[in-house]
Amino acid sequence: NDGSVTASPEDAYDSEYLCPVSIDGQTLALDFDTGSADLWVFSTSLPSSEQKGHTLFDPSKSTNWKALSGYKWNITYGDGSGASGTVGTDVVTVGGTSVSGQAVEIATKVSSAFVSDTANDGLLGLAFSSINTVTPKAQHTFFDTAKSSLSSPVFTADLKHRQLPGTYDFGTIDSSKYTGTITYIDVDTANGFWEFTGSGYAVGSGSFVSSSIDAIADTGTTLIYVPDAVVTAYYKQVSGASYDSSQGGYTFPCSATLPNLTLGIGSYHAVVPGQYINYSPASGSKCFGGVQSDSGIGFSIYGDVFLKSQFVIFDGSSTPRLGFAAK
Ligand SMILES: Cc1cc(CN)n(C)n1
Repeated sequence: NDGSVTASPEDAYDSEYLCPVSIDGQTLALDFDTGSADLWVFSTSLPSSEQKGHTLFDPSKSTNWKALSGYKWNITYGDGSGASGTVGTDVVTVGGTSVSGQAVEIATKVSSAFVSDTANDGLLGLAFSSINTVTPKAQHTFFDTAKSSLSSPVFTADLKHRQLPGTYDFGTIDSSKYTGTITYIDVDTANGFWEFTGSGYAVGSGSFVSSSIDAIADTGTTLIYVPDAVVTAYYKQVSGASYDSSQGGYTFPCSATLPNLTLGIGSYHAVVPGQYINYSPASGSKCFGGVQSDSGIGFSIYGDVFLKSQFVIFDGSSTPRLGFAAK
């Protein structure tokens, strides 16, 4: 049973996108994250100091809840945030797609970043189930659980720029949501991510530089993190741009005109509009860039600043692949 769900930007800068998910009739706003594989929720089992402002899942009010005795989970994300807790299964519905027996991870501890992010009631992981953190047995993602009931084993992301709702679709590729053709690229699932090799980049109207970029498509990461060669070439074209260690990244005068960034996916040139790269005010009249260095991460991350410029197909067939199209 295919489904479609609204992805609403959490704030004025599209720092994350939240989607309504019903767990046995209790609806929470979850951050769909193609960079992780745990479905976890704020719950009544959290200390009251950590519950404030969030919608809580209460398993005691769910008739379909089945606790998994002795099962635990513990996750840390690339930004240092994290959470942990216990596990059960329940009926989970996303748009028109409903599955039973879905592992739902109940938070008994969450880090301060989650406590203060009051619009966010948890995450729904859409990476590969191989990186699910539940012990003693890893659990399936919602997509893996739903896959066999979908018309096609795919989901798509159509995220929007600045305050517009987008959609995640499960089971179908809606041809009204993109223009031109879809370019597919192979995915290496060894690390559990939607990981692929980009073919290069161009800055503004500059010539395309062919270079292999090991990257993941990650809806749960806000910005684009790419090799220093790309970052340097990009901000060289932005007058007044510089690396500001106090801000932890490149900033520039908010009045600057930002060039587009083209990222190669095979022979397809995906264009990120310059305006998308003026991410948010930093301090004073300086703004923070949506393109930053991937140094220390181990791979590049094509996060929301990139993904919202494209229509993206996450194809979970026996040979997983990613599809990209303009829109
Ligand atoms: C909560 C969260 C999720 C992600 C991306 N996978 N990050 C960087 N932080």
